[in-house]
Amino acid sequence: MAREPAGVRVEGVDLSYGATRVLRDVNLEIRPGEFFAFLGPSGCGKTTLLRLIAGFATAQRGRILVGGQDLSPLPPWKRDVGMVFQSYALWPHMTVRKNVAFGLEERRVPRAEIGPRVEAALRLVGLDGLGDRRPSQLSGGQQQRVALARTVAVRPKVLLLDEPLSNLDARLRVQVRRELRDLQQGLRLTTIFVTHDQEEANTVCDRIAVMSEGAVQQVGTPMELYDHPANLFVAGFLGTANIVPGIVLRDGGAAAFEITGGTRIPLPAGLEVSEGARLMFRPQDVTLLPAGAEPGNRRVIAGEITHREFLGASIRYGIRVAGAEVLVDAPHTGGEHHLPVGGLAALALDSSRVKLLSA
Ligand SMILES: Nc1ncnc2c1ncn2[C@@H]1O[C@H](COP(=O)(O)OP(=O)(O)OP(=O)(O)O)[C@@H](O)[C@H]1O
Repeated sequence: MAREPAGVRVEGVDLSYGATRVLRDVNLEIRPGEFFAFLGPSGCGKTTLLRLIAGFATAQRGRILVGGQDLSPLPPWKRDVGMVFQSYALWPHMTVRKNVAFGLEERRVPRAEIGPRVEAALRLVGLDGLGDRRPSQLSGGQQQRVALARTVAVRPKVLLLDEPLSNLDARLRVQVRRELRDLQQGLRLTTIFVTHDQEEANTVCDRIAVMSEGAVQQVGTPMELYDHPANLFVAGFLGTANIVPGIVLRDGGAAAFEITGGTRIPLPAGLEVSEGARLMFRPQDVTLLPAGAEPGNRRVIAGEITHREFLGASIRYGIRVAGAEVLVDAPHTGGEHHLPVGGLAALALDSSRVKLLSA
């Protein structure tokens, strides 16, 4: 139903509202047919960037290109960019069929073409048979699909989705995000998905731009971002990150990280180490030893177990280390085997799994 997929290029975009800088020198390259996410906390500017691509906001500097064409001179309705709003924005007094037809009528698509295109769009999102209902007679997930059908029916080159799953309950969200991914793959439609939910971005998107305070922090596949975060913000936003305070020590060519209170972790040679760097590791990246156990050649930090949560496949311990609390996951192997809260434990750190990151 879509045309040849087009790439999207964001070039040097700065956008302010009055004295508030909302986007700071944003540069992105979204590939044709890619499912791409803007991920970041509330207020980081991701919706503004989406609205800019759609033509509902204006930048002070920079430009947006779709398929190599500069969109700046074009109003929203001439952009070949379809946006699905968080609220769905369906007309309550119109049937599903009318809602989907509306955008085609507005674009003066010939009458004879509208009917078949509406039916095809409804079929595509699995709503054939429900065309005569009104939005109030549909579930949240079905309403979302109407909003999608309405956008897809106009055959945009780029599909923009603003937190499309946020109005759905948790169970439906998981089902609909899978459907969304399948639909996007079937259409090969370049799609940009705005979300503050890392799990959502990880499960549906090919690549993610992590944003904070109007700036892109890092772009990569979900696994790249998780395994090789560029800084502490990205590490903490994708997955659980333990950040341990301490200082970087240099002894000739060798560098080490000294955790507040004592233990030194040698750092690989040649690693670029900035002064304010912190040690980061994931809950599953360390081994938990009972106090007094033999650590082998690993570095050990001791701490007090402050809490314990059973997660099914693993047990998550909260452990107080150098004044900070770190989370450690130990595999659950069956039975009532766990360490007592209030007791001491030792974290065995493998220096190849820990990372040194800057703010
Ligand atoms: N029209 C506007 N006038 C003034 N400030 C605005 C306007 N629109 C957005 N902002 C501000 O710009 C910043 C970014 O807003 P934006 O909606 O893009 O963030 P977001 O990352 O999408 O957040 P959320 O997840 O909460 O929607 C916020 O500080 C917001 O208050």
